[in-house]
This record gives sequence, C-alpha cells and structure tokens, in this order.
Amino acid sequence: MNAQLAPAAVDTTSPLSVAGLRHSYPDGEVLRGVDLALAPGSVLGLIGRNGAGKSTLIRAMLGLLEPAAGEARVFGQPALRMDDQAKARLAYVPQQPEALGWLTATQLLDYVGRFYPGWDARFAGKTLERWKIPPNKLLAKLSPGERQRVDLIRALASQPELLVLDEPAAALDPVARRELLREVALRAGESGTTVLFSTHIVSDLERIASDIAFLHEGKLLLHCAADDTKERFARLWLPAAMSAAAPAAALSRRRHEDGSLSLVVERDERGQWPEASRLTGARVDALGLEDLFVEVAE
Ligand SMILES: Nc1ncnc2c1ncn2[C@@H]1O[C@H](COP(=O)(O)OP(=O)(O)OP(=O)(O)O)[C@@H](O)[C@H]1O
Repeated sequence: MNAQLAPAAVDTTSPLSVAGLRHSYPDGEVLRGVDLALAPGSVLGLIGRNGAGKSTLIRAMLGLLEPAAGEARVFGQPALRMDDQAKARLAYVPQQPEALGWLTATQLLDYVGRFYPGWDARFAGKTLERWKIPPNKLLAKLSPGERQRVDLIRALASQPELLVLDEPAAALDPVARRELLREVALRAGESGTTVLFSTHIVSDLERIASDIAFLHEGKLLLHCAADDTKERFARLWLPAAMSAAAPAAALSRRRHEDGSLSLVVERDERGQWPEASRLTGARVDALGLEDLFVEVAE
C-alpha cells in the first residue's frame, strides 16, 4: 500500500512503469512527480477527476509525450525509444479516435492486422458483428461510440500483452461498456494481459480493477489493491470539542458548520486507526470506493 508515494527508481521488471514523472503545459504543471509500476497481469484502474492529468500520464507512460522530468519504461525499455517488437506487444486506445476516417472498419482491421504477429482475425470479425458495427461504412460516418468500439476491437484483436485504454467507456452505452469490461477481465484472467485503464466511473473500477491509482492535483494520492480500500481507509468524525485532537496526516479534512470535523484516515502500519478515533464521541465510518473518491477529490 502506498499513500503519498515517495520518489522511486523506475521498475524494469514491470510491463509499464514511470518514476519521478513531471509535466507542464503553458497553463501550469499537470504532473508533479508520479511514480507508478504495474505488476504483470494486473488490471490497474487509474481514476481522477476531469483534467486531473490521466491522459497526460498515459501518453507520457507510453512515450507519446516527452515529460519535463522523469522516466517511463515499457517492457523495461525507455518509452521514448521503444523498438518495434515492444510496440507490437502493446495496444493503446486513446480517448479521441485516431483519424483514418476514409477507411471502413473492415479495411482498417485488415490493414492493421498485418502488423501484428498474433492478430486474431476471427475475433475481429465476430466482434464487429456482435457489437453491431456496420463493417462497410466509412469510419468518419460512424457514431463516436461505434468508432470507439472499432478502436477497442483493433486493440483486443492484436492480443497484446499490455493493453492501455484511456477512458474506454466514455462513448459507450451501458450494455457496450459492460461487454467491454467483461472482455478485458477475460483477457487479464485467461491470458495474463496487463491492463491500464483510466476512468472516472467508480463502478467500472469495482468491476474489474485489481489495483487502483488515484491521480489528484498532479500526484498519485493512492495506489493500492482495489480490495484493500475498504479495510484501509475510513471516515473519522470528531465533534467540535475534539477537533484539536485531529490527526495531522489525513487524506482529506472537512469542517462542518457546527465545528465538527470529517477526515479520511488510513490505518497505520500496525493496522490501527489514528489515536483520535478512540476518544469518546469520535466515530469511524466505513467508506466505499465511491465515497472515498468523492471525499478525497473534493
Ligand atoms: N496539449 C495540451 N496543451 C495544453 N494543455 C493541455 C493539453 N493537454 C491537456 N492539457 C491540460 O492539462 C490538464 C490535464 O489534462 P488531461 O487530458 O491529461 O486530464 P484527464 O485527467 O485525462 O482529463 P479528462 O478526465 O477530462 O479526460 C487539463 O487542465 C488540460 O486542459
């Protein structure tokens, strides 16, 4: 478990990792020192509010953007200088579909399939049908959801070892979203595919993520096993008279109109809640993932 991660050296055994990543746009700093390494076969859900920097982080992790500082590695290689073999082992679906609007879905899939040794043409054909994509319509004329589904089919049919999806559910209806999540979970379970997906839909995380990373104001606030969150974090409520006893280390702190305090707290290394929770009148409430996200992101 890592809350407020300390800077780390890049992990060369991880399929995808970054250390000390910083990046700024003219409007200001977006990533302020991110360290993150995916375990092989894990499904990491990257969550954060709109504009938190998720897409920027993903692009930097894949070498599509040169960060101001820090290092990203894919299969142990520097992301900015990945060789073709490494590129063929990964699939990335960006939030915005790539151009190529003059091709039909069938043409696109036939074309890109040639570049991947493990291309599963049968899966591509069957899924086009199952996901009801008009195979012979120009991509430019498809709806955003249909277009996104073509990109997802393209990513999955290449049978990647590493699958990176930036807001994969953004343009999908609930049925398509559920199908996609099922497919991703299947890949991770059966083929050991390592998956990174960004989202702000907490229920998607709960469905398939083995790990979650929470990006907030350019930093990773949490990075832990998804199942751990209920055990490790809670909301501590202290009446006004006890607010001076509030622990200094809290992931969030909110003062109510009556002077009472709500804090998101974490168990210490001995598994104990902060001392203030044992004061008479203090209350510790369990926090679901959605509550945790809302409390900390506010
Ligand atoms: N090319 C760019 N030039 C300037 N600013 C940018 C650029 N790309 C992103 N930004 C800014 O950087 C911040 C982070 O953007 P980013 O797209 O990485 O966030 P995000 O977490 O993926 O957001 P969302 O959930 O809304 O997709 C935003 O404030 C955005 O306006």
